[in-house]
Amino acid sequence: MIELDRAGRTFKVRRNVVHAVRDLSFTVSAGEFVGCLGPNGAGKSTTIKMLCGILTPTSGRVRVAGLDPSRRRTALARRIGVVFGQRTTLWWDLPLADSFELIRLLHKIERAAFRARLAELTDTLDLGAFLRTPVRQLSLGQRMRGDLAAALLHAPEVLVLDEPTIGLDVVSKAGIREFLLRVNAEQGTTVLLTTHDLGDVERLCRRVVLIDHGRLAFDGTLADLMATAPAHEDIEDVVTRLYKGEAVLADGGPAGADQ
Ligand SMILES: Nc1ncnc2c1ncn2[C@@H]1O[C@H](COP(=O)(O)OP(=O)(O)OP(=O)(O)O)[C@@H](O)[C@H]1O
Repeated sequence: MIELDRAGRTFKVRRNVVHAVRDLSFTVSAGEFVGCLGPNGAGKSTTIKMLCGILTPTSGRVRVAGLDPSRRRTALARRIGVVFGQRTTLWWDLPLADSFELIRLLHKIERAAFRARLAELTDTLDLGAFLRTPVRQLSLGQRMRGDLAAALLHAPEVLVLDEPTIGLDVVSKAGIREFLLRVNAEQGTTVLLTTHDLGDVERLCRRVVLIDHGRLAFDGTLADLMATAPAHEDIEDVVTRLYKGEAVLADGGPAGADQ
């Protein structure tokens, strides 16, 4: 469902070239729920932007649902849902319900199917009380639930989430995690999630890919990742050592090597 084959993305900053992502290869199969980890500046958001077609790779190949994201943005928009936790995709001054109606028109969702889907999302995300509230008046947790509903209204096969639980309280986080598990389990939606919240990873992701300095530093199950560490270490200890380049990788090399 998601394929990166030696994907790379550089940015020119004055006279320098920043290698945000280099030679990144991994695939995500249909129905998987994969967590994408990496320290600040590792290249996670750049990767997600390449998957959504917002950025074109400067090398290698990216495919989502068989499509080249940057060339087939319109076709891809029907197959993918995207949430950027730090930025809303909703219309700031419009009530949530009006944003949803605009999304219906953009995706040309048939009215009856839209009504059924919206009723289901309103119920599972508990949106009923603030459907008529302008987005700018929503709390962060309410807005995030609205963004999730917006990303899923057209029933996409793939959901890409960039820090969807950032800034949320424990109860809101738990609600969103439970919702994401249901979407993945009941509808078979493929999910790729980036997060700095290791609780998200522990509760949601069977598999983890770790990006460091734009490269793949680990790809395996969460159990494999934990198996690289002494038994007394928890996920925070393991990931801290990986981010510091101290841990041993699945392929036997030190993290951050070959920079
Ligand atoms: N538009 C841009 N122009 C120049 N450099 C950029 C641009 N976007 C990202 N970068 C650089 O690319 C690298 C990767 O950034 P990216 O935002 O992908 O990291 P990230 O893993 O998402 O980080 P964080 O966890 O802090 O959100 C960083 O060094 C960043 O400064």
